[in-house]
Amino acid sequence: MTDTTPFGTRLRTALDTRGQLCVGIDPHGSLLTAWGLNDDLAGLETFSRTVVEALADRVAVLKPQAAFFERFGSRGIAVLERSVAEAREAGALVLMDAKRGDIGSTMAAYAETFLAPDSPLFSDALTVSPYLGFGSLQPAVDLAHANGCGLFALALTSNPEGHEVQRAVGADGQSVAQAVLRRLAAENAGAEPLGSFGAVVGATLADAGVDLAINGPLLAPGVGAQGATAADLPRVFGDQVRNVVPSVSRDVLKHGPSVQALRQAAQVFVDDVRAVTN
Ligand SMILES: O=c1ccn([C@@H]2O[C@H](COP(=O)(O)O)[C@@H](O)[C@H]2O)c(=O)[nH]1
Repeated sequence: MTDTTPFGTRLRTALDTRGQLCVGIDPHGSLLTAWGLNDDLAGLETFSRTVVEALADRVAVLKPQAAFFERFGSRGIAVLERSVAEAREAGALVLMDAKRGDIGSTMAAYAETFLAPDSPLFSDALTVSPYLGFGSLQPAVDLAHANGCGLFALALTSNPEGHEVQRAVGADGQSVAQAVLRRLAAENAGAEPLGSFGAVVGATLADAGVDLAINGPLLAPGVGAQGATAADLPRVFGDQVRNVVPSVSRDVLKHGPSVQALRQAAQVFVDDVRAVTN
């Protein structure tokens, strides 16, 4: 039976009880090798299972990066399906990082893939790209509402190249990113304690320069390997820092394959974030 409690409500509880952290499951070939595994399907399976075993019962959010599973074709996707199911079963919220976005009728198929409870890839939330127009995401918004799921729309991404599109200013004087954030805020209006429609805002930004008060979660990739630290979060997110979900992949995963070392590394980030948010 699927829990249709809104994603934002479930996420608020997870962040408050487990700490503000999302760990990415990014099985880079180089990490598999560093773990003493082969860069093949068996290596992928062992890597993913170990991360889930180490972290799913203690970290608020696990974020599998779909690309690293898709590179092994259908058998890699089968590993992804098992990882998602096992992580959810162990108590983590699963945010599928697939960054989907297309015209509405195709978007409906993507939404069914990740947000329909009878799908083998059913996840608690999905990253989406609003760059075909925020309205093109409507089928995903509708299915998320219906099934208690969440969406994270790319607003200000952590990579330096994102700015040329996302900071562009339209005829109404607002940046593209600000327009995305306004649409998310409208979707979250009245939701308590937290809306289910989040934004991706990189922790690597010098400053956000937009209104981040969307009454929803702010996924902050870029902590760790991309150079940001917990200490950057108050500067970038200001009074919204309590709604931030800092996301770390390589800087935690490099501590494997030891389950204990993975747990310890994640706990260090949780503690560092707590120190700057309290
Ligand atoms: O703006 C964005 C959006 C998504 N990502 C994804 O997050 C992880 C980051 O991995 P690290 O190893 O912690 O750098 C990765 O899956 C990206 O695709 C992002 O980095 N920036």
